[in-house]
Amino acid sequence: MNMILLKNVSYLNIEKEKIEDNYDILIENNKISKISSKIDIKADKIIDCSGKLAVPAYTNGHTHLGMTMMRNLADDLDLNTWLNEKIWPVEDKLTSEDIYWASMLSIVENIKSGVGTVYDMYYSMDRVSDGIIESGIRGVLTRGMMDISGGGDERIDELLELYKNYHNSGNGRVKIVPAPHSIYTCSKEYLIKLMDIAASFDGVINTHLSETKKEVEDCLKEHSTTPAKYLNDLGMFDLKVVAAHCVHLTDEEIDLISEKDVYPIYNPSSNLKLASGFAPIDEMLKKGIKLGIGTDGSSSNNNQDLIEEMHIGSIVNKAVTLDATSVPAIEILKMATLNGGKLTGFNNGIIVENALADIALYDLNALGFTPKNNMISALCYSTNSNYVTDLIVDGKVIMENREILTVDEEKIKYEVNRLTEKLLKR
Ligand SMILES: CSC[C@H]1O[C@@H](n2cnc3c(O)ncnc32)[C@H](O)[C@@H]1O
Ligand SMILES: [Zn+2]
Repeated sequence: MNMILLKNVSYLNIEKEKIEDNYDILIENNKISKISSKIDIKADKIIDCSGKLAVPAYTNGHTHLGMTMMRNLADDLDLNTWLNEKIWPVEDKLTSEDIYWASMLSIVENIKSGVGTVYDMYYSMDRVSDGIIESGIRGVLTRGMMDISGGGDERIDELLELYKNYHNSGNGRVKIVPAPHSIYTCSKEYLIKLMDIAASFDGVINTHLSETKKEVEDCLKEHSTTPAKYLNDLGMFDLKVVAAHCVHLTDEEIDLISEKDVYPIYNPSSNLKLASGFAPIDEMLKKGIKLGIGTDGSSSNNNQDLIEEMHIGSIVNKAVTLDATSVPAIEILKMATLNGGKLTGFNNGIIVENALADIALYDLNALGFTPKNNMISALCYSTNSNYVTDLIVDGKVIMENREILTVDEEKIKYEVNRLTEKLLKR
């Protein structure tokens, strides 16, 4: 049995919304087995956590890991121009090795911002699964599906193969979920097929929803209803749904979502940068909707820094609602931790006995934690990714003093630079 003992820990108790001081935390295999004021045991590794703050490793609730090669390649464009004129033509040329290395780079960025779980939608997900397994983090890997320009059936064959080969692989760290890309890239028949497949997997489905005004207007023209209602009418909301963006929801749709097992994912940077708009976060929280938070891909953000996302997501919301009390730090932290565990179905996002041992450590000596007035505020408003020193996922230390132990960061940067040059000449 592998045992890690964290000594003298201050940790974020997300359920009680407070910092607990002076505890020892014992990790046995991949779980937190004991939290107590003093644990004396011969562990394989003892980490002195005085001067550190432990938080549940974060969940990046929506990203496209494989998009890093298109970082800073197509900026200052709205979603439709960005996708149709810039991104999709480049994606047509991506090889699965490109996607592997681009994903590895994103994984490194995620690890460095304290993320232990990613919810990723892309393709070549067999190679992305390999990368997740090698890196030591967790991934809900969702194969993005479309049929409007053909190839829908081949993608289904690939999805079924992916599920057979990778679902619950990497000691249970990888889950495979179907992801109809959106209502504007999938026909009604295809959406229904994918819902049936999702029901035969774990009953979970992932999609982009109500991201732009155009999506809503086109849906009204084509289906005489709004996007969330359209999907609900098809029966999608009888599944567990993880829905990225949810920017342009009507009040009626917010009520509908609050009654269903739907997790909207807040992607503030991407929504701001692509001029998509601003999601009604305050209204959704008031209706008790469980939200996640995500970076989206590195071509629309343009990074994978979830801590920056938490900061922006909170403060911008206050300006948009003209209400400084809206979306306080603790709510943003819940999106990245507690709700992350709920929306992925991993028993993580919380530091309690029996939860999975997924923990990030921050350096409390860093400037942003000084003075120590309110550590919950500090996590959202005054700290950044550079303050995350260590990351434990599944009971294994995968980053120590900011050095990633599982994969070779320099080699990954080298490969991404080399392959991007080749890609742009193709
Ligand atoms: C078929 S895999 C996923 C697909 O989604 C594209 N994508 C990236 N960001 C967004 C976004 O904000 N809205 C819609 N689609 C997006 C990505 O380029 C892939 O083609
Ligand atoms: Zn997306």
